[in-house]
Amino acid sequence: MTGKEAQQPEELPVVFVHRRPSFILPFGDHLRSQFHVLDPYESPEPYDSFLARHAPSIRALMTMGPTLVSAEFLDRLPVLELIVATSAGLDHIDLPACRSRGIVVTNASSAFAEDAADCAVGLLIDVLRRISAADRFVRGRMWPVKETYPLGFKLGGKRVGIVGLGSIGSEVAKRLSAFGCTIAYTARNKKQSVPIPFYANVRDLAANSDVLVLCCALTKETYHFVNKDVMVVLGKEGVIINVGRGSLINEKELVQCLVGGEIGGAGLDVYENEPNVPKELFGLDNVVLSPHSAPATPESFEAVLQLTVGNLKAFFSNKPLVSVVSNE
Ligand SMILES: O=CC(=O)O
Repeated sequence: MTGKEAQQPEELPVVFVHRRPSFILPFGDHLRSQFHVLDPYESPEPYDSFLARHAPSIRALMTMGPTLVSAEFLDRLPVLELIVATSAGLDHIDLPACRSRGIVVTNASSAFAEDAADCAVGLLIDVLRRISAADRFVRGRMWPVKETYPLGFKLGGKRVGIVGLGSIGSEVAKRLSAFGCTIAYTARNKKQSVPIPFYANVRDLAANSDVLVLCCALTKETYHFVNKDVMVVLGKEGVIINVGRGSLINEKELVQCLVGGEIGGAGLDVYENEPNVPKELFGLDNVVLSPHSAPATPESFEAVLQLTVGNLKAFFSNKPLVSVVSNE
């Protein structure tokens, strides 16, 4: 045994695990071997007194999935310096409150990027080539009855507009270029080092694309920024893929546009009111639905574990963090 392994949990750096009661910590053992993990749902003590008793020692917090980190919650942690998020999106965290307190936030989008991008591409191919609908056709014994199945659309040659060229969007771009698509993007800022055509806003991007792939953060600026106007300019054969957040799209208008044939199809992993999905979508064969599972693989969870532990270790040894989010 090394000296380190012999340390008692109380001697290890304290990490508070912030989670919903039903959200089980998938990598607890690994975390416990290196940190003194405080998980209020593992203690018989009531949540509030557990939190109040430990608050003076909580400098680092790990927030699991979409567990809300509100300004009120942050007020209960007066010495908090670091929030390590296990998610790519940070819309559940009050970033302005963190900023005003000087609390640093890290995310996990680089760990999820490849799997989320694979899923985005999978949804797109599925919508264009009607794979899920074809599966239903065969299983429903329709093949002997109808003999022919509607044609799909070719992926190669499509003009794909990527909304948000961060780690996930960049992986989508890489994959769809290899399929022979032409790529353009919009983002908060033009990336000087990226040779991909840039549009200053999502409407202009849509007007010049056959497909929009949403991989950006949900913020005040991006809330509902894909609205009916954007969908109409995308066009009747246009396809929207969303692996970002449901509220990037005005979902009511999306449903209207899909039902009314104003756009050609959609592949959705995220929704405005999860786990509720508009029932109008269930009968549409040009829509493919998945349950907010785009980045969920054992491989990406392992990568998240490495990333979060890397951030925590760096913090406690005063080294640069691995995936700090710019919070300006
Ligand atoms: O949606 C998943 C995430 O933000 O990690």
